[in-house]
Amino acid sequence: MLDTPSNRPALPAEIARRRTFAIISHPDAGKTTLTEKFLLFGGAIQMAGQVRAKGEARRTRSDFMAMEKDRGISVSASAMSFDFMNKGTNFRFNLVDTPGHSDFSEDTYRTLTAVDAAVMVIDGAKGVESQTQKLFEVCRMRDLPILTFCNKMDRESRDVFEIIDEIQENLAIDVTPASWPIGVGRDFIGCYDILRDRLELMDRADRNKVAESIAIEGLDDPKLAEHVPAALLEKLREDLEMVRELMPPLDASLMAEGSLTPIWFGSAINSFGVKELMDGIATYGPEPQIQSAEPRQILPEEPKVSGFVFKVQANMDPKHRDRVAFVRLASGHFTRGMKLTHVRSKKTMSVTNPVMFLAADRELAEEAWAGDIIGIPNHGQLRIGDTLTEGEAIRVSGIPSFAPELLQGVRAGDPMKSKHLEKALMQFAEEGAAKVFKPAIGSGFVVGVVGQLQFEVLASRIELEYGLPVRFEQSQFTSARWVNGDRQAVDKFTEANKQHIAHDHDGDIVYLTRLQWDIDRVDRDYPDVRLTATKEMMV
Ligand SMILES: Nc1nc2c(ncn2[C@@H]2O[C@H](COP(=O)(O)OP(=O)(O)OP(=O)(O)O)[C@@H](O)[C@H]2O)c(=O)[nH]1
Repeated sequence: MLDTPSNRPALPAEIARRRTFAIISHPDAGKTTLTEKFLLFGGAIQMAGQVRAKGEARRTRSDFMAMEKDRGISVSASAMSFDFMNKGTNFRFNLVDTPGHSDFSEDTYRTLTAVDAAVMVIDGAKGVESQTQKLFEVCRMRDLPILTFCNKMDRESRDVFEIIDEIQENLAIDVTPASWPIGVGRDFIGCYDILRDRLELMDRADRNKVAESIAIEGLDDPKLAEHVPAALLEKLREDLEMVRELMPPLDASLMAEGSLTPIWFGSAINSFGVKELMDGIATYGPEPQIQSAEPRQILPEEPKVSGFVFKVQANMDPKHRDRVAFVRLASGHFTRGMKLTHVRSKKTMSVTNPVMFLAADRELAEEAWAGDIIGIPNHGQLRIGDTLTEGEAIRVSGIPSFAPELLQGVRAGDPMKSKHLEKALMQFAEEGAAKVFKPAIGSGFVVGVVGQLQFEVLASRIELEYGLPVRFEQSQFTSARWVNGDRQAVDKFTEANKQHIAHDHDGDIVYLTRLQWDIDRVDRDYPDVRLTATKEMMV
């Protein structure tokens, strides 16, 4: 946890109204549908259905490629901003997309460094699934506050107490119900809003309609019986009695530290429960948080602008090899045309054409505040982990690069084109799509990824974006470690182990391993050399 100065004043209103979050879920739980409804209630799109193309495209690998081809769609979905009114305040929501497939977990980790909270969507019939668990663990590493949405309650679902138990046990987080479902499957009629004592009734006839919401004065209010059939009402009263006895109330500070998650029940496709969840994000958010950095942390309310790159997307337009660096603003009020210092190179850059992503459109960002995400088109100067400031040499920390779990050699189909291949590979390495190592001995490259699917996506992108057919082939190596230590020790080590040594795209020294035994041997024989599985992406 970061030390928060005790006498911190309230955030300026423009910053306090921002909520920057991601949605995590197992494929098919309803992330796309929920996103669509967020945009609908946020007034960003006229009709639901516009983000659909992306959701459907995710289903199969070949469709995934098609989506990757259509860079426009996937890019505009990388970060979406929209407004949401809650109790007289106009909130600005920044929703950052996380890749759905587990093969992209490193990308996901970095994305999660750019948000202040995560919404976890689970399928009411399935509970906590494998990918939910993985993504949750990434959130846990960063103590991110989590808001849970249990979706598809319009269908047969599991017992609610059982779902809550499963979250508590599998994810080791306390759960507090923010709403409680009434009826199951076809008999599901809506929810009791525990936080605000209201009855929310689902309209099955109109999927885009906001639920009817009725104020209730406690569980003995006769109004309940007018809307809820007797058997369901009796069960609701029993359930809520148990909830009161067994479950903790919503404590905002426990939620903020990531040890308690409120859960809403709903049906994204029926627009049900979504507005309540959005109210929850507005109310319990949290606001843009302090950013850890070296040599000092950054407070969002600082007047000077700072931000960091958490994602780079290359070749958005294959005709112009432009890249967009996605920057999370950590502090200040940014205006278009501002000159910012690129801390790594110490150079100044004028940010004249920053973009923001409002639903499906990409727009010039005239201004942005701490918490916002802007896209900065550039020619490769901006890399993941870079910090931009108004001059101060401060660097955001905590954006790691993970050791790849799968390695393969790669060759251009046409040996004459190996220079082109190098260029393409370096670009993907900078984008963070793969690790690229150039072995000290021999020609060719070793490419490292976290999941097999990434090789396929890479091969297809190299062909598509560079017109270069490539072959991935088995490598004798299985993993890689970064080499640290004092200069002399490292030199001695690399000299004696040349056949294992390579350089990554930043020129840092890497030790390629075949077996755990290799690593143990280095630990034993070279006590002055340290091998690490992660590298902080800052210079
Ligand atoms: N019955 C029911 N179906 C839903 C609900 N929400 C989403 N679905 C359906 O569940 C399927 C998956 O929904 P998506 O929103 O595409 O799920 P996703 O999590 O984005 O899936 P990926 O794109 O694979 O990550 C779709 O067929 C939706 O129509 C719901 O509340 N009730």
